[in-house]
Amino acid sequence: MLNNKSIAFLGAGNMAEAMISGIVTAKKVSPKQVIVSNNSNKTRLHEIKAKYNVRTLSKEELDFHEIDVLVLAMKPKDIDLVIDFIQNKVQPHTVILSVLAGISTSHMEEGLPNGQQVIRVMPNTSSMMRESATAIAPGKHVEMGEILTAKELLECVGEVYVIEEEQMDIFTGIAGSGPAYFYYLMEHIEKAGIEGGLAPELARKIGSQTILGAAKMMLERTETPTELRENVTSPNGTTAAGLDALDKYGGGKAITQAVKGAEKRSKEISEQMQKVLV
Ligand SMILES: NC(=O)C1=CN([C@@H]2O[C@H](COP(=O)(O)OP(=O)(O)OC[C@H]3O[C@@H](n4cnc5c(N)ncnc54)[C@H](OP(=O)(O)O)[C@@H]3O)[C@@H](O)[C@H]2O)C=CC1
Ligand SMILES: O=C(O)[C@@H]1CCC=N1
Repeated sequence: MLNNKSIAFLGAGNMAEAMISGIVTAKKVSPKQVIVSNNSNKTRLHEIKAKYNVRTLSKEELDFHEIDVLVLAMKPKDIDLVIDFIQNKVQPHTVILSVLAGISTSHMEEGLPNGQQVIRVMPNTSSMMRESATAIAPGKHVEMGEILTAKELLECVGEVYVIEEEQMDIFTGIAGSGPAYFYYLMEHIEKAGIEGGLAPELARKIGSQTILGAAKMMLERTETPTELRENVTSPNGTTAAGLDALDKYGGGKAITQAVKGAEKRSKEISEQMQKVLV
């Protein structure tokens, strides 16, 4: 389905690069089918072209007739400027994939030509390693064939889940923002490792392998996370001491609040955009 489709990015920042890297590495599309464009940073476009051998163009040079999938990858605050820019150029056959946190399909549909196919997507930066957990929520005009195309494209960067749009905020709290929680966790594990006498690189490797192993156990074994945790925890042993400290310092609560805080912010962004409209 991706054969000969042309995929254009508006936005060439961190998220776009992670997706471009995953897509090119998956080899389901040739780099020449990928066009990358941004607002004004030419140096960044040169860098992306040199790394991935994709086509790069200024946004004014884009030929919208040749774009099958248009990935919007700018900050949420810039969406209305971008809608103004594309509304008289975007073609009926083009499917818009928006990775913008908090921007609803209805907000985009209202500013675009009637019937435009818009899909809201939430990947994460692990797209770079083709290990994203990505959600897609199709807008009201999207045809089944286009959902399958979007799914095939996003499977190049990891696992894909089709969800209801109202679940996008919590998905963002868990998976879109999620890598940052694990990096934050790692920053603290590394600090403790260094304080315990390990070299920083070794502490990071040990911590990362431990996170990877636990993730694989949860993905591939049938036990619940609670059972897996209990299997590590000997009565009065080292893990029990570690978990007691996590409880004492509010570890569990902090993790729940991190997910909820990100979810809340995603909702706030949507509400702010609604206010701009009325
Ligand atoms: N970073 C992440 O982990 C994730 C991000 N997202 C979403 O991805 C989007 C991008 O985030 P991120 O990559 O981190 O942001 P960055 O700041 O790294 O990149 C933003 C990009 O948007 C471009 N841009 C700004 N205005 C326009 C415009 N008018 N037309 C075309 N391009 C424009 C910028 O170009 P220039 O440099 O020329 O100004 C830049 O390339 C956000 O909406 C975010 O919610 C979703 C999931 C995860
Ligand atoms: O922090 C943000 O708003 C974006 C969306 C999800 C991850 N990064």
